[in-house]
Amino acid sequence: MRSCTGSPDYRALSSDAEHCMGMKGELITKASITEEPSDLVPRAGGWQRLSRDFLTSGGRTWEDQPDYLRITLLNLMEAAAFIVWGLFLCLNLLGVVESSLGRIVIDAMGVAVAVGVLSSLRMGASVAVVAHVAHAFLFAFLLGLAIVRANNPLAMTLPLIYPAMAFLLLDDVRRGCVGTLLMIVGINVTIFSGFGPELRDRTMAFDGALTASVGMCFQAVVMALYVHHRKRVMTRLREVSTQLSELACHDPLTGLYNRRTFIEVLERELSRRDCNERQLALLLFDIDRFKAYNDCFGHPQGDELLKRIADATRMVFSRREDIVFRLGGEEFGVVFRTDDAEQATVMADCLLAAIEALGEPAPDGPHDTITVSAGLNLLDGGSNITAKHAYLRADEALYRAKASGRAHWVRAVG
Ligand SMILES: Nc1nc2c(ncn2[C@@H]2O[C@H](COP(=O)(O)OP(=O)(O)OP(=O)(O)O)[C@@H](O)[C@H]2O)c(=O)[nH]1
Repeated sequence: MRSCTGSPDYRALSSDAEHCMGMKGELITKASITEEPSDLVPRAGGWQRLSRDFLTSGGRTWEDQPDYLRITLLNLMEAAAFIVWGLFLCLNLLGVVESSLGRIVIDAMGVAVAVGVLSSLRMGASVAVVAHVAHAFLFAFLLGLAIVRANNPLAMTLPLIYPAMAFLLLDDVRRGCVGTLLMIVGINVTIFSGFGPELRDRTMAFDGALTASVGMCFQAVVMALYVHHRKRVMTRLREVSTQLSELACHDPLTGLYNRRTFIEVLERELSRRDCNERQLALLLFDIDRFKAYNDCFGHPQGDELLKRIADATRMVFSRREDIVFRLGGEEFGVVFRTDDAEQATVMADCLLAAIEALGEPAPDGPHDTITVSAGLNLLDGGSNITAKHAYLRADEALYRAKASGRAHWVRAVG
């Protein structure tokens, strides 16, 4: 037998905040909201799908991928890098610019790494980070060479996009700064260590190094501001989204889960096998002669009574898996697991006793204090009963309890 006291714990249900029930009983879940109805949205194919995947990084919709802006910018930059690398490669292969086997190999590697980064973005962050690090090394090396030679002005513009990529990829101000700093150090070391061709003109090399370093610092500042602001906006959006989910699934007066959540939770519990093979129970209860109470003491006092009854119910059904709902008006519901029928009946007795023990005066009727009537439905896990039927049977039992004198509970039949 369980104790009739305890503190409520609703954390176990936090995930339910994202799963609610429509007013007419249809399931509304996050997945079903983002689901594309096949008869409304034409099937995307070929280029259409490719461009959507590119912009949303594989997400089905924008909402699916709230981080899509960052990913999209990153993809666009990688695409730009891919084009520039490809252009260099073509120019080198065609002999339009001063060409060498080494440069052709480097440009080919650039193309390959950019393609790798683009495709790895679909495969997961860790692969993308490895590909980016490889790209960064190649980039710093080539950049140093380009600056030293000072014969490749296009390459001089490339360092300006790299801090942006570092910030977008790492999505953190501090790590983005460190990444940019490493790039600047790498480029300067390549330039001044005399790696590659001989340093023909020290002043030119110094100018190149300075231009690249200052440009990258400037870009890093802009990106740091962007990432900082974006993070603040994302945090706020997440907070608002959580608040909206809370509002959608909870009754504002009592803080209990509302009717929208009820059928879905019941459906989920019916389909779930309890690890201890315990039975599922549904208890519906309704305050007796609440209209008279409201008429006598006023609606604000009636609201207070609803809150007190909600608290008392949470005290009785205080285990993590006990779920208490306010189904509307003065009707409440509890979905809970029970070892056997006897334990469920003890819980029902316990609840009715706890509410009577509140000592709220009843304005009329045979009882001095406010009472409730209840319908108890014990659900066999093996049966194929639906949530709606389980609810209807418990409701019939509650109706019988009302009809047979109130202030007691009746067990559902069938
Ligand atoms: N204070 C308050 N009253 C409410 C709220 N929701 C519904 N009610 C009132 O609850 C009362 C329900 O009355 P009835 O459905 O006649 O039920 P009852 O008087 O409890 O009678 P029985 O259920 O047959 O015992 C109505 O007077 C509603 O106005 C609420 O949120 N706050």
